[in-house]
Amino acid sequence: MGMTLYEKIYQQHKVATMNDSTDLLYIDFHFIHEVTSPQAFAGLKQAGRDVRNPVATLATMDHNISTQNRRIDGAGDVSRQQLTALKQHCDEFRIPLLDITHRDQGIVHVIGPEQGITQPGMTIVCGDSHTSTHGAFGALAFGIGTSEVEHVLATQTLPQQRAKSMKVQVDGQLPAGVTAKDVILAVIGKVGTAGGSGYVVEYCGEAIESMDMEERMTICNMTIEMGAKAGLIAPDEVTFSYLEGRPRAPSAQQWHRAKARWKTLKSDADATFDKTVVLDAGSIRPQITWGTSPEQVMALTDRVPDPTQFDTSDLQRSVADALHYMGLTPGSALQDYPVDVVFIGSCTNSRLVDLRQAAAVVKGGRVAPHVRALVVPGSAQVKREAEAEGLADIFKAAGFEWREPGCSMCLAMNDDIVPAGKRCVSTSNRNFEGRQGRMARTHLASPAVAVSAAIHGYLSSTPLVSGEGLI
Ligand SMILES: CC(C)[C@H](C(=O)O)[C@@H](O)C(=O)O
Ligand code: SF4
Repeated sequence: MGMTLYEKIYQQHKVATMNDSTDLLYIDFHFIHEVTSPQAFAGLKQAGRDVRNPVATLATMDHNISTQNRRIDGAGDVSRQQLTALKQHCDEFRIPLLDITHRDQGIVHVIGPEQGITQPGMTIVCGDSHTSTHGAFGALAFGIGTSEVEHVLATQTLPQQRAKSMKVQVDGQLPAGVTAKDVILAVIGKVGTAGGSGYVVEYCGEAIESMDMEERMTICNMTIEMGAKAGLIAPDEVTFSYLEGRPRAPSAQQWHRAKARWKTLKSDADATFDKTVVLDAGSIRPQITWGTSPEQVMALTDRVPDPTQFDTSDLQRSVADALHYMGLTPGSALQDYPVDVVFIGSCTNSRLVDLRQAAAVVKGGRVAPHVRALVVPGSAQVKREAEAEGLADIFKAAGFEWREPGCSMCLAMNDDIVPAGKRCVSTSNRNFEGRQGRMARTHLASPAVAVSAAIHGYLSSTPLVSGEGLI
C-alpha cells in the first residue's frame, strides 16, 4: 500500500521503536527562543548534560523584545532577564544566536525558511506551537513542550507516536482579493478547532499548488489552530526555486542531488488518508473572526451570528459569551463597529509577500484618525527588503507605524498591547480572550482586510475587490 508524505518522513527518521505505540525519531533541526528554553537549559545543567549538536540548533529573540527599538530592556525588566538568560545559555552551550541586533534576527518561523534552513523531508521542532509553519516546505515540523526541548537539546531525538493523516484539498482558483489567510480561516471554520486533533494535515489541490511559499507558510502556520499536530505541503518547483541560493540551502554541487531526493517527497497515488476535507476555492470570500476562537469565523460580508441559530445549548452559551466579550450584537453588520487598533505582523502574515499584499490595498489612502495601526516585519531581512522596494514608505506615508521585527502585538508578552475593551483587526493567528491584552477584542483577518479596516476605520463589510486586493 502507498504511503503518505507524513509516513515517509516519519519512517525515514525512525531510529528506534520504544514500544507498541512509540518510536524514537531523529530531529534534523531545532529552533529555540527566549520563552520556552530557560527551564530546558536549567534541566540540562542540573543533569550535567551537554547539547548534542549545537549546529543543528538556532536561537533567536522574538517574543519578549520591543519592536519600537533594539534595546535589551525595551520591553521591561522581565523581558530583559529572559533575553539575557537566552544569551548566556547560547554562549555556554555554543548555540548560534540571532540576537536583537543581528542582521538575520526575526520571528523564529520566519527566519528558518528565509535562511534556507527549513528544507523538504526534514524533521524540525521548536518549543513553539506555530512550528507547523515549516511544513509548507514538506518538512515534518511541530511544536514541543519545554521538557521535550531539553530532550532534543541533549539527544537530537524525540519519542513520538504516529499521528493519523488528514487531506485538505482546495480545488480551483481563488477569487481576486482572497488570500491564503482567508483559505486557512475558512478551513478552520469548516473543520473546527478540535477537528484536527490527532492528525497531521496534508494540503493539496490547485489553489494550494498555485500559492507561493509565503502563502503556503500562512496555511501551515494556522494548522495548529484546528488542533492538528502539523501541516504539510508536498515540495514542488515553487519550493525548490524559493530555496535555491539561500545561505543554508544545499550548495551548488549538492543542489541536484538534494532536488532529486526532494522530488520523491509526496504522498503516493494509492496512499490512504484517515480523513479528507474538500473545499472549493472559488466559493471562499475574505474572512474575519467574530468570536474568541479561530473557528468562530465568517465572510466579511456576512452578519454577526445569532446564538439561537446554533444547535446545542452549550454552543449557544459559548457563542453568546464570545459575542459578549467581543461587544458584538447578534445579526448586526460589521460596518457598524469602529476599529481602534490594526496589527499587521506575526509569523502568520509578516513576510514580504504579506506586506506587498497589504501595501497594494493602501493605494494612497490614510489610516483613519481614530485608529492606531502597526506594521511589524517578521525579520530584519523582510524589513530591509520592504524598505528597499518602497513598501515601508507607503505604510509610513499612510500613517502606519513601521517597526523593528518581532512577535509584537500577536501576544501580550512585550510592550505592544491592545488596551482593554479596544477592538483590533490583527493578521495574527489567535483570538482567545486576553491574547492581545486583558479584555482586548481581536478579529483575525488577512493583511488586505486589515489595511482596509485601518483606512475605513470600521470593520468594513463591503470591501471592493480591485485587481490586487480589497479597497
Ligand atoms: C510563547 C510560545 C510558547 C507560544 C506558542 O507555543 O505558540 C507563542 O508563540 C504563541 O503563539 O502563543
Ligand atoms: S508571532 Fe505570534 S504566533 Fe508567531 S511565534 Fe510569535 S507569538 Fe507565536
